[in-house]
This record gives sequence, structure tokens and C-alpha cells, in this order.
Amino acid sequence: MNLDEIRTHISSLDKELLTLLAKRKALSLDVARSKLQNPRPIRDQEREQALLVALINQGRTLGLDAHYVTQIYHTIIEDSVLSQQALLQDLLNPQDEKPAISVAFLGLRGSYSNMAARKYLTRFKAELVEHNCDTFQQIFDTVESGQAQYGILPIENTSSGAINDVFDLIQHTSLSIVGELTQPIEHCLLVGVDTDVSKLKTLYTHPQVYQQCSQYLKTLPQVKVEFCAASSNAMELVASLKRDDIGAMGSADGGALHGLKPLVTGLANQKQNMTRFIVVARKPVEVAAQIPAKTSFIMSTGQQSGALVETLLVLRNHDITMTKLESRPIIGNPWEEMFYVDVAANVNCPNMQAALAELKDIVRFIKILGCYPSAEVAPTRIPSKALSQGRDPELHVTPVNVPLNNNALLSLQLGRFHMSQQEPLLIAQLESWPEYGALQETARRLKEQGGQILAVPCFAQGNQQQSQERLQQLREVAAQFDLAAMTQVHTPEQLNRAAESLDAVLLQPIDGRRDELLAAAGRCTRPVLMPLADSLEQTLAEAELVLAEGNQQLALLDTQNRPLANLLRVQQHSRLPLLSQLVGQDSLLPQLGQALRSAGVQGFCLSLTNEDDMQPLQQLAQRLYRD
Ligand SMILES: C=C(O[C@@H]1C=C(C(=O)O)C=C[C@H]1O)C(=O)O
Repeated sequence: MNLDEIRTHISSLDKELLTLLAKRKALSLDVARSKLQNPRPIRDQEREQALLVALINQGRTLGLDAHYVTQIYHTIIEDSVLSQQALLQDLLNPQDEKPAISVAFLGLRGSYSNMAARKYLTRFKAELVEHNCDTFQQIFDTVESGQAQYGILPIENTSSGAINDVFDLIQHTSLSIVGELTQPIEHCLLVGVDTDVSKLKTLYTHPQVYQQCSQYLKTLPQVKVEFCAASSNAMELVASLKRDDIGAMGSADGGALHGLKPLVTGLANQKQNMTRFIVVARKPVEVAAQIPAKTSFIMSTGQQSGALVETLLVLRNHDITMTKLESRPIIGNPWEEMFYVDVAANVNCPNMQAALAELKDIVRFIKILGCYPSAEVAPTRIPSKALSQGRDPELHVTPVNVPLNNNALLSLQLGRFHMSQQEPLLIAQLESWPEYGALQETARRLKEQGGQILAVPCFAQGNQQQSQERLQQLREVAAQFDLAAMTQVHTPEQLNRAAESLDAVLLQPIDGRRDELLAAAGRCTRPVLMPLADSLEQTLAEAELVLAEGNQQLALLDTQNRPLANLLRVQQHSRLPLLSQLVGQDSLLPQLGQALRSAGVQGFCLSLTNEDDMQPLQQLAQRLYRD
């Protein structure tokens, strides 16, 4: 086949794939209708898990990686669940046939609020009429007066926290919250004509965006920054001037609406930058019982001691999970607070009704702001043991008896992975920086075995530029294979740079600068792995140093295969999660792993050279994740 023929073949396969996806979606809507007739929850994670495991195994026989199959199916299932939810909501809240849906939001075309509005309203399949507003107050007014049906408001951001102005306005509105959505905020450098970063002289941006990208902007000393009222204004300006020495900052999708292209992406200091938006309307909606719902309410309690605790106990006693609690001053009543509460419950469910009745008796004031479908479809986790492949028949031994009496241990989240003794973390730690292809291959094999973290040394001797590139590449490869990324750091400077890009850092203090590194680790916002010191006392003192500076995301790492008795003592005294570093080629690796796990070790850092084969990793994974 020549190139054209191959491409024709690919195009026809893609068409088939799309047809099949559409058929799958239609079937999933049939499932939703059947769940409405015989009421069952929309989400069935047991079914999803079984489906994913079967698909991963089928994929393997066809030569497809586990992570590839998982990623594709997470997207398909997320859409399937959200579409089912939307169908149920439409059936429950029939809308008059509307030729157009109107929505009020902050900023112009291309603003983050505009992108959120577009995303939320795609499911209405009606033309969108946009009302640009200059202030949050104007959004409330536009919806209250009936000029727009919906208002979209940002309520909290993962880097900057609660958006107080919106919380304050909600106190006084008659509108209801009818929906929520979370939008990733991905700042890019946008340009209107073909150009290069070195040619840029002026960047137009909003002060908040400037702040969130300060570290990247420091690398462009030749560029002057001009502030605009909103990112969308900056985009409009750059689009109209069409010059190669100016740029704007904002989202790639927003820029595309103005014909701008992203020149550099991922500019934010904090990589996981998300904003949660609420959707408000004049009439509340009813949420189908099968859909995970949230209810938001505000309340003010008296000022007697324990008043707030009393209300929280009511929620606990009715088994209602609180997902958010904010307090804001009550305007006009100095030192009195209004509490904003989100709970994961449908306002009409019996538990919530009972809780509300009790709350009414003990608070001064309570108002339901709305009940709406929860927008989070967290990917179904596949247990590592379902992934760990190619079991070795000779390794049959009785499963370890994991002692369950140490649940008082502090736990740790590394990236999106949680450390637990039931499912220990598996880290592949390369001893030196590999070729890009070899890095990808290690990541792929680690993921195939159910491992979670890729650790590679990124800091080359004195070469800042190179280490920056390595941090970037490690982050990319880890993300590609849905792994968390970690690197070894020797100095506070390295620690700060690693913490900007990666999910965790592994401390390797240099003599003489040890305390300095520990103090920096205590101030950083990433999880830290700290090697055990020479004595138990010193380890405890060093851990205390990190914890006292405010970082509670700390785990200890035994790098010297210490006797089990020592490890048990460290755990007993520190209550911190403990990991063990093992050498990749040790023939006793699986047995060692099993013994250490029985002693309470919650993670394994397997050091590998670039030449090592991955057989031992596979054997360790099999042993760790065996039933
Ligand atoms: C389609 C269903 O509903 C949901 C979506 C699933 C899917 O798209 O495969 C699987 C389980 C449910 O969470 C179902 O229950 O089968």
C-alpha cells in the first residue's frame, strides 16, 4: 500500500470507530432509560471495573498498552455517565422548546467564564445567546430580571481559593444553584501571527493571570507586561493588531475564538489549576434520585460555644458527607459569620430531609441555595493486582497476612495515588537520566505492572537549562502513562524547582546543608520522601523539622535495608508512612517485598540502572499485588 492508500484505510477505520462510539452512546442512553424504569444508580463502578479489566486484557492480546486502553475508556465512560445523567435530568425537568438559551458570564468571548458557559450548555443543543457582564453583581441582576436564563459564576480556584465576592452576593440572591462544573485553567501564550518568543516585546494580560504565571514570565526579561481588565480583552487587542511582537495570555480554546494560536502552553506556576463554577437560574431543578447530587445551603448559627459543631454533628448523624464549608462575615453584623455548606446529598432524600428538619431547630437562619447533579465522574480505579500481568506459576506462596492495627498511621497521597499497606506504592527509580525513548519504555512497563511513580534524577551538575528540560520531559512522560513523577533533590533551590513541576520530591541532603533542605521541604507544598537518618532519634528530630514548617505530606524511606526491628520501631514512634528502597536486580526481591510489607512498609522504591531488565520489577509487582 502507498501512503495515500494507507491513509484512506485509516480514515475508513476512524469512521467505523466513530460509528461504533455513537452506537455505544445510544446503548448507554437505553441503559439510563431502563435504570429509570427499574430505579438503580446511574453509576455502577463494579461494572466499570470489570469492564476495564476485561478490556485491558483483551487489549494486551492485541498489542495495546494497559494505560492506553484505560485512558480511552475513562473518557468514553465519563461521557457515557454524564450523558445518562443529562438524559435523566431532562426527563425530570422538561423544558419548553427553546430556540435559544441565554447565559450571563464575566468577560468577553474567550474568557474562562465564557468557555465554562459553552461547555456547560453544549448539552442543551440550542443556540447560545451570550450576555457579557463586567461584574458578578451584573450577572445576578441579568438572571434575576429574566434577561438571561442562566448565570455562570466562578466560586473557587485550586490556587487562589474561594472567590469571596461571589459568596457574598449569594447571600442576597433569590436565584437557585442548578449546576456546577470544573474547568481546567490552562494559561497559554497566544499570538495573532506567526512569530517566535524571542521576537515578543509586549504581553497583554490580566493581573491575576500574570501572578499565576510569574515564574515563566521571569524567563522573558525583554518582554514588557501591560495589564488588561480581562484575558478576553487582551486577546481581542492582540487579534486586532496582528503584530509579531505582541502576545496575550489565556486559554488555547478562548484564543481560538479570536483566531489566536498558542505559542507556549502550560505557563502556570501551579500545574493543577482548576476553577469550579456554579450555574444559577431563577427556578430550582429537581435531581433524579439515581444521580449523585450535591446540595448547597447557607446558615448562621448563634455565637454560643460549640454552635457550629452541633450543626456538623447533625450531618454526621444522618450519614451526610460535607464537601465544603466556608465562612463569610455577615454584612452589617460585625463579627458574625454566615456558613456556606455543600453536601453530597439530594435535598429530597430522607436523610437530608431529616437533617434539615433538625438543623432548622438549632440554627438562627438557614436557606437552601440549590440541589444539582454533581459534575464529578472520578475515574474508576483498577486495583494494581488486576494490572500486574504475566504471573509466574513458580511464585505460589500463601498470601501475606497484612496487620490491620496500624490505621492510626498518617497516610499520604502522591499525585493521584494513595499510599496504603493494602496496596503499597511501587516506584521505579532510575539511577541516571536515560534517553527519551528508554524513559518512555520504563514508564510503560511500570504502568503495565500496576506501578504508580516514576523517579528519575533531573538535576545535572550546574546545568540549569538541561535540568529544566529534564523536569519538563519527566513530567510529560509520567502524564502520558498516568504515573506520578518524582526526582531526587540535594539543595533547597533544586527542591523548589522540582516542586513546581513534579508530584513529589525525594530528599538527598548534602552534608552541611541538611537542615536547610529539611526546612525548605517543610515549606513546600508537595509530598516529600525523607531518607532515614543514622539513628531513630535523629530521624524523629528531622521529621519534626519538616512537619513543624507546615508540610504534613511526609513519608520516610529506608535506603539501607535496615533490619525489620529497626523499621518497626521507626513506624511505631513516628506514625509516618514508610517506604523501602530495594535494588532492582536482587534475586530475593519478591520475598523481601513481601516480608517488608508484612512489617508495615507501604511503598517500594526499586532502583534500576538504565540497562536493567524489568523482570524483577514484574516479579515484585506480582508478589505485592497478589490477592
Ligand atoms: C452504561 C452503564 O452505566 C454507566 C456507564 C458505563 C459504561 O459506559 O460502560 C458502565 C457503568 C455505569 O457506570 C451501565 O450500567 O451499564
